[in-house]
Amino acid sequence: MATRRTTRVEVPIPPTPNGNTSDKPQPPMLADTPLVANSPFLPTTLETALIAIYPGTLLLGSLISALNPASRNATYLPHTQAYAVSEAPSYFAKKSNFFNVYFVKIGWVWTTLAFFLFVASHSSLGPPLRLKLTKRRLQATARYVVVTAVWIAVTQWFFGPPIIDRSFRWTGGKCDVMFDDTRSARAGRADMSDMEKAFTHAACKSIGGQWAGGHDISGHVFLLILGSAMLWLEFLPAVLRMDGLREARRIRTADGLVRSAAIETREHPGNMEVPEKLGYGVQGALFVAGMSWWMLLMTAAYFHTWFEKFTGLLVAFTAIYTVYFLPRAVPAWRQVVGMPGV
Ligand SMILES: CCCCCCCC/C=C\CCCCCCCC(=O)SCCNC(=O)CCNC(=O)[C@H](O)C(C)(C)COP(=O)(O)O
Ligand SMILES: Nc1ncnc2c1ncn2[C@@H]1O[C@H](COP(=O)(O)O)[C@@H](OP(=O)(O)O)[C@H]1O
Repeated sequence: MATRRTTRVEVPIPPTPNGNTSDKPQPPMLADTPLVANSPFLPTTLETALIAIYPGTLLLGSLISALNPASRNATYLPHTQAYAVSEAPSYFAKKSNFFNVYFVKIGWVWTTLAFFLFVASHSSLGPPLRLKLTKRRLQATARYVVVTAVWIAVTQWFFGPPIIDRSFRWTGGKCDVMFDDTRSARAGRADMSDMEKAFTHAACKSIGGQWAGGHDISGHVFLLILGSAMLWLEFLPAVLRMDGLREARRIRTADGLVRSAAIETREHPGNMEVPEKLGYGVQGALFVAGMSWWMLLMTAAYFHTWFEKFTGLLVAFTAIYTVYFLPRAVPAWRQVVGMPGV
């Protein structure tokens, strides 16, 4: 005979407004606001749609390169991650293009300038252009420091070569300096193998070698997504009064219950003041984020293999998730880095 199994589910009951044991004034209970994403680990529907623009851009770029006859007829050189210079299918397919040299190659300078112009000038974080340290400014700076540390570790230095260079070597890549197979060349290669261990991509290029054989995570895709996503996620919740960027965000509070992020906005719960004008800070961040999107599309269309671009996206998303989404579910981490727009 079939037995009927029952499952017991414990539903945490939020404390009633009168059930507080503390004398401190409590923020209004907004746990009953409509649920958009039930788990504090997940972005809201609107955030998901905005974030999907990044993989969408990579797909669009791949589509451009697959459909454009100029790209199809050009020779792709894997060791340079680009098309042969003489056959470059567009101005943007040349590494020497103005926007690559003066925007992406020093991309963290532009991202840093845009970030701090916004933090220093937007009234939602503190008195505009006055050197006053507010909690919101400090937490925004903490977010920048963590994201910058990830950028440094992935592209510049990680207790030696950066993670991109290390992962290239872990996957079997090396710096090919000599290509002839004479006995002296082979001996030379053998002598070099120890020295090679310290090689970075930059060092390899500087001695005229070819960085070949391993998986080369796209540094451009990583940097452009990391920097621009940080800027969008900072300023959008501060300038748009949209549920999906504000009160629909779910957070886990110290008592283990899941509530609307709006309860963390002390002075205007659920509705942090939004200035009428965008201001220089937001305009600067919009410009850098917009340019980053265009250069991401160009990288997607003309450089790297799809898998190298995908891993660039994955590494950037991991960092963005840790700084901008994980704090919602982990109150101790939220104490340190806070959340934009609350
Ligand atoms: C485990 C690492 C721990 C490090 C801990 C340090 C934490 C410190 C945190 C914050 C300190 C703030 C200091 C930040 C200063 C920021 C000012 C600057 O931006 S200066 C550097 C400017 N450089 C760039 O913008 C370079 C950007 N380019 C690249 O990253 C690469 O060229 C590329 C990834 C785009 C492509 O690589 P390539 O090899 O193809 O050229
Ligand atoms: N949008 C873009 N415009 C011009 N060059 C780009 C580019 N995206 C990538 N590249 C170039 O492609 C190579 C690989 O990039 P990355 O690994 O950073 O994604 C780099 O070459 P160089 O290192 O020779 O400058 C980089 O400059």
